[in-house]
Amino acid sequence: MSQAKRFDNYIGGQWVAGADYSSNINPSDLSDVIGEFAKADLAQVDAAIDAARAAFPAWSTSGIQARHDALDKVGSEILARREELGTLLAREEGKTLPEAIGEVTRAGNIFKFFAGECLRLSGDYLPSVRPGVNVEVTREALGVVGLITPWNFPIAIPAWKIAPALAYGNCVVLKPADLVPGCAWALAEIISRAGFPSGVFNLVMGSGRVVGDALVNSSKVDGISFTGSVGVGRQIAVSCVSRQAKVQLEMGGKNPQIILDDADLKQAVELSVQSAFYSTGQRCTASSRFIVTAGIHDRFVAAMAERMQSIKVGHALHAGTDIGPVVSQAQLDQDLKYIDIGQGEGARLVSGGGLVTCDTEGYFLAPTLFADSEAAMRISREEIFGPVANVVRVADYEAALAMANDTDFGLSAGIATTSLKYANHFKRHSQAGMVMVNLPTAGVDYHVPFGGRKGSSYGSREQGRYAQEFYTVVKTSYIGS
Ligand SMILES: NC(=O)C1=CN([C@@H]2O[C@H](COP(=O)(O)OP(=O)(O)OC[C@H]3O[C@@H](n4cnc5c(N)ncnc54)[C@H](OP(=O)(O)O)[C@@H]3O)[C@@H](O)[C@H]2O)C=CC1
Ligand SMILES: O=C(O)CCC(=O)C(=O)O
Repeated sequence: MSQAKRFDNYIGGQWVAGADYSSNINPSDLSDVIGEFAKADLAQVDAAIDAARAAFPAWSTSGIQARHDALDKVGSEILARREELGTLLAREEGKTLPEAIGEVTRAGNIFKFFAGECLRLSGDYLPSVRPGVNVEVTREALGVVGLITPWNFPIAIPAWKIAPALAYGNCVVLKPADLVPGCAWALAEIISRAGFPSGVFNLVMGSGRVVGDALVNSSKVDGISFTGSVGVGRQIAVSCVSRQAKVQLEMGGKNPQIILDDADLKQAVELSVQSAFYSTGQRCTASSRFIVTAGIHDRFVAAMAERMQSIKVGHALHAGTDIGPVVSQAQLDQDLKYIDIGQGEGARLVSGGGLVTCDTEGYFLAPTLFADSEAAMRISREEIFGPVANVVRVADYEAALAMANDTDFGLSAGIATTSLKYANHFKRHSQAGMVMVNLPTAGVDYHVPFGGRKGSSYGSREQGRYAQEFYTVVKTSYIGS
């Protein structure tokens, strides 16, 4: 019998024991059990949705000062506890401690940002085409929203869904990924003390197939915001559209990083290492394909190989670690499978390719780079979601742009160049939702829109002021005399 502490669901303002519990394990040290986390059953999911529905009429018409103060309080506590929460995040997900503290800081800032947004929600007041009539266009809360989040940003992604949802007057049922419930639980605990009325925020932990599916298919849930895999996202979209619920999906990427002949080589290598390997490559914005023009190709590959020798893979909490472990055995199997696929397809292994032995037993994988790859290979086309990248040689900028856009995805895309002409052209002609010039493809601000095109995203943008598109509905009122 495990002695690890138990963490319960939060439903209608009460901590509620789970129907079952599962262990949360540290991927840097498989002997380290972080805790036993509740798994909700269908009755508990339904109770959470009912609690949210009951709280909605009062919350959606509540004063904006109270909403502002509660969100601001959550943000302040997250920021004050960033080291402690960052340690928990690094322990459960495997990001290095500096990366984890950065993510916690982002989460705190997001709550502060949306505290301010409560006070800035605006509408339009227009004359009607009919004399003596005026028109008001206002925004109202959507209703009860189900938020389904992935394991790779265990506090920032819940934060960037919860904060706008609450700011605009919605009630929330959060289902975090079963692999990383610790940060979501810690966030729920902070929210539970911040002054929100009972039922406004609810946490139900457990698997996607049970808890997630119940949320998606409940006729009492008005909208679903999801981040995760393309396969699950598309199933969710079908279910939501068929019952006319609003849906917002953030899914995968196969983000290109172009390196042109005129790029600053040192800068190009550094931003490529960050794009592909930091956070163990487990970011939907990570780049796993470098498209490199012929004049710099060989120097780029050689410089990458040399730079990769100094990347230290290790325990996420140990000083000096650059890249922590892969999050789980399943993800490690996927990464190793793609390394095999790359070799089978005839790409040349330049660096990495196998497991790394550390002091503790964990899922440690060497950052891996292939060269001499082709655009048609599976390693060039499919999302791997690990520290595995490849280089494709092209003749010139035009070929690079065409190859960058030749993908089912369209989340982020980067270019390394000293040419203003090419940078501007790429900004305009890239088919990605986010474009980076001389910056890594990953690592975004918290106050501007986040999202992609094609298979990467569906529905309106997340984050920044644009978040209101999903979390509000528009009302047009005609006022006669
Ligand atoms: N774009 C991104 O940011 C992310 C992309 N991915 C991609 O997805 C791959 C697989 O990762 P994985 O974690 O399995 O991603 P999933 O899409 O399976 O999981 C994302 C979230 O959806 C939940 N979920 C799973 N199935 C359902 C369902 N039928 N109905 C409702 N909710 C569901 C999960 O729950 P639970 O896990 O608890 O069962 C989790 O909370 C990765 O290798 C990567 O390629 C993964 C994470 C983030
Ligand atoms: O790159 C970032 O900062 C955000 C990445 C992200 O949201 C994701 O990987 O899901």
